[in-house]
Amino acid sequence: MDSSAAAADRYTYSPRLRWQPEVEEYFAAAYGRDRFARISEALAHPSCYSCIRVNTLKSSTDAVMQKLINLVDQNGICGGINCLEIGQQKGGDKTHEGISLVHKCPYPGLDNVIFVQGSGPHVLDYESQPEQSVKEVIVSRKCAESVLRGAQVYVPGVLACSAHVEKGDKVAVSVAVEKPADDSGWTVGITRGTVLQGVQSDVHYEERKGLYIGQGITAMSRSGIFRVLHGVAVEMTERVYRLPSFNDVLEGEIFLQNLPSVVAANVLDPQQGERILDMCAAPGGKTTAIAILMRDKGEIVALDRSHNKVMDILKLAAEMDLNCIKAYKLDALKSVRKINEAGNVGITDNCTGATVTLGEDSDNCTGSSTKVNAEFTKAGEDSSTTSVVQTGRYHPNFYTSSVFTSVHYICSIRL
Ligand SMILES: C[S@@+](CC[C@H](N)C(=O)[O-])C[C@H]1O[C@@H](n2cnc3c(N)ncnc32)[C@H](O)[C@@H]1O
Repeated sequence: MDSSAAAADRYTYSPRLRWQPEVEEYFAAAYGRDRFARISEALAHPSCYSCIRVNTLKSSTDAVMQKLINLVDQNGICGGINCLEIGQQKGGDKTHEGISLVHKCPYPGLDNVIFVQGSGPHVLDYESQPEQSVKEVIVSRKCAESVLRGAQVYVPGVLACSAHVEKGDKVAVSVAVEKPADDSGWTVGITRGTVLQGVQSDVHYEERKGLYIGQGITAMSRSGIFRVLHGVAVEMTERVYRLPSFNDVLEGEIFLQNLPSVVAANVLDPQQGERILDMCAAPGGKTTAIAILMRDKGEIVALDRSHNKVMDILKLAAEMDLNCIKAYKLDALKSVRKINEAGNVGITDNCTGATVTLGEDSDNCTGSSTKVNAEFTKAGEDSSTTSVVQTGRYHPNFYTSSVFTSVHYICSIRL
C-alpha cells in the first residue's frame, strides 16, 4: 500500500459498535441479523442534526429561529467551521456540502423543538504536511461525542498525545473506544498522559485506525495539557461531522437536548401545580422541560448524587428563570426501599440517604402512594465536610404516575 492509500485507510472515521455476545444474540434474534447490523452501524455514528428545545416561558419558537438566523448573519455560530446556514436555503449555489438548515420539528406536540441540520461524514486530509509525521491526540469517547456536536477538545477529555507537541501544532484527533477487559467489564486501556509514538510499534497504533474524528490546533503544549485542570486543549478546525456549537448562544432561551428526552417529559404530561420527583436529574434537561410544561407552577424535586452536578441543575434553572425546581444531593439508589412485612417506613442511617416505602393504598387513579422519609444534604453544602453539613428532614407523600420512564435516566414521580 502506498503512503496516501495507507493514510486514507488509517485516518478515517468508520467505528464499529461492539456488543456483549449475549446482548448481540438477543437483539439479533429480536430484529433479525441484517436489521440489527444496520441499527448497530447507525448507532456508531452521530446524528446529523442538533435538536434544540425552546424555553417557551422566555421566548417563542419563531422568535428563537429568527434570532438564530440573525446570529448567523452577523457572526456565524460555528466557531470558524463553515457549516451553518440557517433558515431558507438561499439560492442554488448554497447546496454544497457544509450547508445546514433549521427546521421546526414536524412531529405533533413538539412545536417547541427546532432541528438544525448538520453534515457528514466528511473525508478530511490529515497529511497536508507530508514532510512531517502527523501529531496526534486521543480523546475519551465522551469528549469525542461532544466534539462531533460542535464542541472543542477540553483538557479533561485528552487521554494521550504525541511527544513534543507545542501550542499551535496541528494534530489529528482520534477517539479511544472501550473494549472488553479481563474482568469481563469494559476499558479504554489507555493511561491518561500516554505518549503516542505515531509508528506501527506503538501499542495504540492499530486500535485508533478508523477512529479519527477531526483535526485541530493545540491551544497548549503537551505538558500543559496534562498539567492544568481546565481549558481548551485543541481548537478543532475540521470534523468528520459538522454541527454548530450552541455554547453561550441564547442562554436560558434554548437547551440542546436529544429528541427522546424532550418526548419523555411530554409523555409524563406534568400539570401546573403538581409535584414531580426527578431522581437522576443533572444537568437538568428533563427537569427544566417538565418545569416549562408546568409553566413553572408547582414543584420539581431534582436529585443527583453529585454535588457539582446539583449545582449545574441550579445554574440551568436560574438561567432559564425557573423557580419551581428544588435540587438536592441524594443517591437515588439509597432512596427506595421495599415495604417491610409490617408495612412500616424504614429510616436510613446514612445522612444523605432517603428511605421510600411503596405502599399498597392509593387515593389516586394513576398509581400507588409512596411515602418518603429522607434526610438529605441541601445543594451548596458538602456532605463530606461535617462543619458545613446541614441535613433537613424531608417527608412528603409521593404519588407515582403511570409514567415511570427510564429513558436517559429519567426517573420522575408525580408527588
Ligand atoms: C444521563 S444523566 C441524566 C440526564 C438528565 N435526566 C437530563 O435529562 O438532563 C445521569 C445523571 O444521573 C446521576 N446519577 C447516576 N446515578 C445516580 C444515583 N444513584 N443517584 C442519583 N443520581 C445519580 C449522574 O450523576 C448523572 O448526573
